[in-house]
Amino acid sequence: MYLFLCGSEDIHLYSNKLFELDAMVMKMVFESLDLGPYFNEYMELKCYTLKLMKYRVPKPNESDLGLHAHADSGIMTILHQNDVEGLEIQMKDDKWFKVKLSPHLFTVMVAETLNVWLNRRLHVPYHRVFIRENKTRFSLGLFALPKVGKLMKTMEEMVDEEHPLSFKSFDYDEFIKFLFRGGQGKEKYAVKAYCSVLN
Ligand SMILES: O=C(O)CCC(=O)C(=O)O
Ligand SMILES: [Fe+2]
Repeated sequence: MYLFLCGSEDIHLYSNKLFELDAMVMKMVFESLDLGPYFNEYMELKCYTLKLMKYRVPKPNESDLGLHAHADSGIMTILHQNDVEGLEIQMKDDKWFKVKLSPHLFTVMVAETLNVWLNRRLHVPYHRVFIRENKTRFSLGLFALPKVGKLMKTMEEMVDEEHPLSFKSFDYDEFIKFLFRGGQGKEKYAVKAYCSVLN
């Protein structure tokens, strides 16, 4: 499959497939943690941004780092690179994994707010992009984000003696403003800097 989105109908069909994938993975995550009954309620807290990203070839005096290492702040991200590779993801053992180029491959990553809901049950991967080919790189991302005005809080079912509450409840828009003000500082995860119960 080669990805050619020609008009609004293509984009509609394609983004519907991505929404289905997002829902499928969310369902798997919720069911694996015995949270199946809450799936619909939590899907209702989400909205989506579909983004096409363009990375130009670095000039000879520029770094080949196209996007610095970061964790996404929303709920879940689905990425697809079509023609030029470059995405790297940091695994739990800190090793960087280069995502292979394949028209059939979609990378699904947990973002920080999902891990607030789940009281840190999942790994939120750092990821980055290198541009090592002499070609402009395009990637497509579906970003599942919290809806405006909804309070983000840890699910009670995820808190027990073994997993004490890690985060205070927060408003996502205020969290984003905090990020823009540089509030994360040197903390690896922004939610830890923003709403850890230890702060
Ligand atoms: O272009 C990519 O493959 C990664 C993009 C990304 O991580 C982001 O926009 O948050
Ligand atoms: Fe990202």
